[in-house]
Amino acid sequence: MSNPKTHTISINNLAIGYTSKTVAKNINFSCHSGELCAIIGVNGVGKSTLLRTLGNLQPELSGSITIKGENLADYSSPKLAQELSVVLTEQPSSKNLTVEELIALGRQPYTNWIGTLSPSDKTLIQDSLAAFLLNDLRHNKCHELSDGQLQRVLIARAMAQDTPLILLDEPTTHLDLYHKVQILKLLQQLAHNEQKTILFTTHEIDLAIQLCDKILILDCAENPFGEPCELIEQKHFEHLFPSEMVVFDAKTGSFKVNK
Ligand SMILES: Nc1ncnc2c1ncn2[C@@H]1O[C@H](COP(=O)(O)OP(=O)(O)OP(=O)(O)O)[C@@H](O)[C@H]1O
Repeated sequence: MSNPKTHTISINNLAIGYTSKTVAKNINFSCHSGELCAIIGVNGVGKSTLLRTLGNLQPELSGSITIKGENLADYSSPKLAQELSVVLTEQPSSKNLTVEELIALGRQPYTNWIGTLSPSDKTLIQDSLAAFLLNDLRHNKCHELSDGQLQRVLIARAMAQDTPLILLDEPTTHLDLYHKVQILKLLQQLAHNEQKTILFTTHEIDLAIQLCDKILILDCAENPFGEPCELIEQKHFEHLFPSEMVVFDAKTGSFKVNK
């Protein structure tokens, strides 16, 4: 019998960085379908570099990345576009499109060479609009949207791309607390209801502890990975920041200012 919890992505002894320097090494973890996973760590530790490496946007320095058991490097671009979607922090160059048109671009890996949308493509676009609460904004130009609305559109486009794995770089930057929680809950629903594997970088550690199934802590040493409660029990959050400024309260699972 096949294991229903397949490893969508597995990372073994990965080192990441640039020709000029290694940013992080000794990274090991696996994410399953149906899981929402966060990558956290202090500024400059390598969260975005890791996400770009996993998204095949820059090469790894050493180690291996496998998606559904196959090496990332062995995927052709069209095949990878059906396995993996990436939502980056940069603003899209296509902001003159309407919300619906931008989300429809998510179907490009599946459409024919003139980009004709099939009935099932159209259904997925409508489902993505509805899931991310965008029906009322469907005809608005993307340059007319607030940061939070645009973030929902970019994630809805990834949902329309319908890949098993979705990678997002800081999807809640610039959002107020309500909209941060809204985005993270929508991502959680997408992972749990549609059995997607969703991996995102964030500085919202308290929210990640409450909403994520697993967390990777990039700490320049062990890079622990596990369920939030395991990481709390093992006291990994205590060492994240210098304790003269902020301390971790294991009872509430949140950080407090050291007054
Ligand atoms: N193109 C590049 N060439 C060389 N070094 C780079 C390049 N881009 C980033 N770096 C360096 O790599 C390190 C990791 O950067 P990265 O942006 O991945 O960190 P981060 O954890 O996402 O940071 P933040 O929390 O501030 O967004 C930093 O020291 C950064 O200066």
